[in-house]
Amino acid sequence: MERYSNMLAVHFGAGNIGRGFVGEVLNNNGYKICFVDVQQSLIDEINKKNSYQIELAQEKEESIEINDVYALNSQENKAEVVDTIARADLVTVSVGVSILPFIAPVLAAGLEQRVKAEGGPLHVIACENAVGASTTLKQAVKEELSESSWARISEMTGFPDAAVDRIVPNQRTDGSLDVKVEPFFEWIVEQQGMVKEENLTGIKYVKNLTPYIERKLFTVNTGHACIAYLGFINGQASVAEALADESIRAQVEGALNETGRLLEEKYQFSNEEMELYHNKIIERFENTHLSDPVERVGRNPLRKLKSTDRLISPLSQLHQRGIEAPHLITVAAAAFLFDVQEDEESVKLQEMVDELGIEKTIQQVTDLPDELVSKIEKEYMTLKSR
Ligand SMILES: NC(=O)c1ccc[n+]([C@@H]2O[C@H](COP(=O)([O-])OP(=O)(O)OC[C@H]3O[C@@H](n4cnc5c(N)ncnc54)[C@H](O)[C@@H]3O)[C@@H](O)[C@H]2O)c1
Ligand SMILES: O=P(O)(O)OC[C@@H](O)[C@@H](O)[C@H](O)[C@H](O)CO
Repeated sequence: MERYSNMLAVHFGAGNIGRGFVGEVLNNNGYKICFVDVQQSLIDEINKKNSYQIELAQEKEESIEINDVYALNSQENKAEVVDTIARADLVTVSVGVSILPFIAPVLAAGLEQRVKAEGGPLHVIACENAVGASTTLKQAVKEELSESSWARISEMTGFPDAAVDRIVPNQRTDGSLDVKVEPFFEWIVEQQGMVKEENLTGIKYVKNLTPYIERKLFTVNTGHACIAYLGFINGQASVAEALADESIRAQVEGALNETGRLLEEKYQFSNEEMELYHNKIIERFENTHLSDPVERVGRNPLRKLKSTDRLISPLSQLHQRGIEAPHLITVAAAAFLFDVQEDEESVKLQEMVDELGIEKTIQQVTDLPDELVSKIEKEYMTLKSR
């Protein structure tokens, strides 16, 4: 494929995964990228340089140059963002699942203009750590539009769900656009929901995404959460440092065995396949060329403790099958002790614990049955008194 064709991608969220992964795949497939963000200093820097480097966190030095990028502010340059969506060839998103409703209005306006201008079919792909993020965004866009507008737009616009996997820690704070990332990456898109032929190098297209997104979320992200929350209460700063602690490693392996059992039962992944997957993940977490603070990995504990997310979803699915998951109980309990002043959700969680007490907080946040709430509460008390 010719490297710089006239294809244009709009990507919402020029943060870690936006620049450190999505940007690489899009650029590699010949797309010019319009990053849409809300941080003006980041937008200015992208427009000053129009390029940045992705550095691979590995023994051998290796960098990839990303070119042909520019940026717009989704609030300050709304009209331009709308125009750009109207003529784009692809829209991708990585802003965080709770931000999706906030980008829906500008996206809806862009899609409306596109239909008026008789633009062609378009895919909008949300690359967030959640089951069905593109579908969530689709619903939020639909709510912004009249029935007749949505009828026309939905014929032309596909919101295929996706799973993205690459560890991209927070980056330098000196204004540099460069990003250090692990070499591993995986991007999977569900064919159902696509409205045109599209086959990007670096993306795997599958009929049914559910086994893949659940495997990613309930292994990579469950394991990560386990390290972050237990590491945080032990005073360890980074993922690699926490994982070097034998007791934490044993907890991670225990939690992964529990979610592994669920995934094998639900999706018939073989025991050998899951073992290979687990070993690869542990190796990725141990990468000493990356420094990933436990505060980033544990961020937004209210989101991570939701019934649909990486801890409570597998715990309750195992419970429904009559299977005990003591390691997941311990990680969930540790998450209620995540107390980071810079993290709004952590502050809110600690306020809830102060106001309601731990039992009611666990009930409200996780929506779990009483039996599991009691187990998490008991474990919370043990961890707190250590
Ligand atoms: N970092 C990783 O390792 C990784 C890997 C896979 C998936 N993810 C997922 O990707 C998403 C983003 O994570 P991240 O680590 O890149 O976070 P990040 O905070 O580095 O990036 C998010 C970006 O979105 C921007 N943003 C916020 N509100 C916006 C708005 N209204 N319009 C446009 N842009 C807006 C922020 O300014 C920021 O630049 C999350 O859902 C995360 O779970 C992250
Ligand atoms: O992005 P979050 O907050 O959902 O989860 C934190 C990390 O586990 C996550 O960003 C991983 O680094 C990533 O999912 C790896 O693909």
